Order: sequence, then C-alpha cells, then structure tokens
Amino acid sequence: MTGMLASVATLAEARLVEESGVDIIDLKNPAEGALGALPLAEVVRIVGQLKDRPVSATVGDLPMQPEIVLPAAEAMAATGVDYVKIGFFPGGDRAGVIRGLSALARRGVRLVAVLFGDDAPELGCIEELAAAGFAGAMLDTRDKKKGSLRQACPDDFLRAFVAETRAHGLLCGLAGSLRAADVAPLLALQPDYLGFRGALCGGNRTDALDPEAVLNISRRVRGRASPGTVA
Ligand SMILES: O=C[C@H](O)COP(=O)(O)O
Repeated sequence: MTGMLASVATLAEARLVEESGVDIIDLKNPAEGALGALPLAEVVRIVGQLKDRPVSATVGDLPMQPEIVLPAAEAMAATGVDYVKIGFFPGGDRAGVIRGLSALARRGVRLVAVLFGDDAPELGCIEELAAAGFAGAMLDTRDKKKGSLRQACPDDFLRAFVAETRAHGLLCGLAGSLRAADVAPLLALQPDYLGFRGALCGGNRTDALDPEAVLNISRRVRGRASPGTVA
C-alpha cells in the first residue's frame, strides 16, 4: 500500500502531520531550495519530540562533491533521523559521492537518493545506488516553478522508475509539486510513498501547512476522499 510523506519545517508542522496519519515525516527548509536543510540542532529537537513515525531529513541543495556531501550526510545521520535524503544535482563527482556514501550505508545509515525528474535522470543509476547500499530512491523536481513531476516526466517513465527501484529492493518515492489530482494516477504505479509539501500549503511550499489540505491529501492517498472533493 502506498504511504504518504509530508515535508515539514517546524515541530508544530511535524506534530500536525503526525496527527493526520502521515507515514513519513520529512524535515526540510523549503525556503532554501528543493531540498533545503534545517539546522542540525532543530532536527535533533524535532526527532526527540516525535513518537512513532519514521523521520527523514534532507542535507540541502549541495554540489555533488564528496568533500561537501559526505560530512553533511554524516552529520544529518548523527541527529537520529531514520533516513537521510541526498539530492543528486547535475554535474560534479557523482560516482565519488556514491562511493563515499557507501561507507555510511555499510555502517547502517539509511540513505535515500533524490533524483530530479526535470533533469531527465538515467534509470541506470538505480543499480549503482543499490550496489552502494542505499535504502531508497525517489523522484522529485528541482525547479519548483516548472510544474509537477507528472509534467516533467511521462507516466511511462515514472512506471519504469518504480519498477527499477523495486527490482533492486529500494524503497521508492514519487514527489515534486504533486497536487491532489496527481494522487490517483500515481497510486496506480504503486510506489512505496508519495511526497508532498506545496499541496499541503495551498500551493506555495514556503507557506505554512494548511491542516485541511493535509487531511484532503492524506484521505486521497488512503482512498477515503469523497468524490468531488475540492482538488
Ligand atoms: O520530498 C517531498 C517534496 O520535496 C515535496 O515538495 P513539493 O510538493 O513542494 O515539491
């Protein structure tokens, strides 16, 4: 069954989505880009207050340089989050980053690679990520002004991404400016989770979460939305 990931920026938002039944609470600073990081101390504080829901956190929109990504991933893992999300941005030394992160994975850190649908990622990297010990891979969008993941990628590509991640035993997520109308078509692809921020804030991801919007999306992901619910 597909779960729901909600990206939150504060403890109050984390508590709101926890009470709304969200499956994965994702800590990020939406004001700092697609994968903006919260301060480590804030992540520690929030993690300490949450009871029984897996927590992920992003390390920031970092250049693909091992000397930058590896210490950031190590520091985020030390906060106690369940998953550390690493954005695979264009350029840099991607192979070196994956090689370095494999050491973290071997120590039991659960890493999730975030690939960007608007960068037309090669699915061949999924095998490399699995071999390096990553726990999961997800698609997101890097440019939040260019529309949703489903506008960046045809559903056939999304279907192939889900199949490839599953074939390599990775947790699979789809996200990227998803809206209520995207839920049903994406549930049909059966990813492990769908991720949201913008749709939970009434459209602007740097606004605060709207409890009604969180419930609306949560019900749709769980298949309890009444027909004709406002998208
Ligand atoms: O991981 C989740 C995504 O970053 C959600 O953010 P978005 O819906 O604003 O694209």
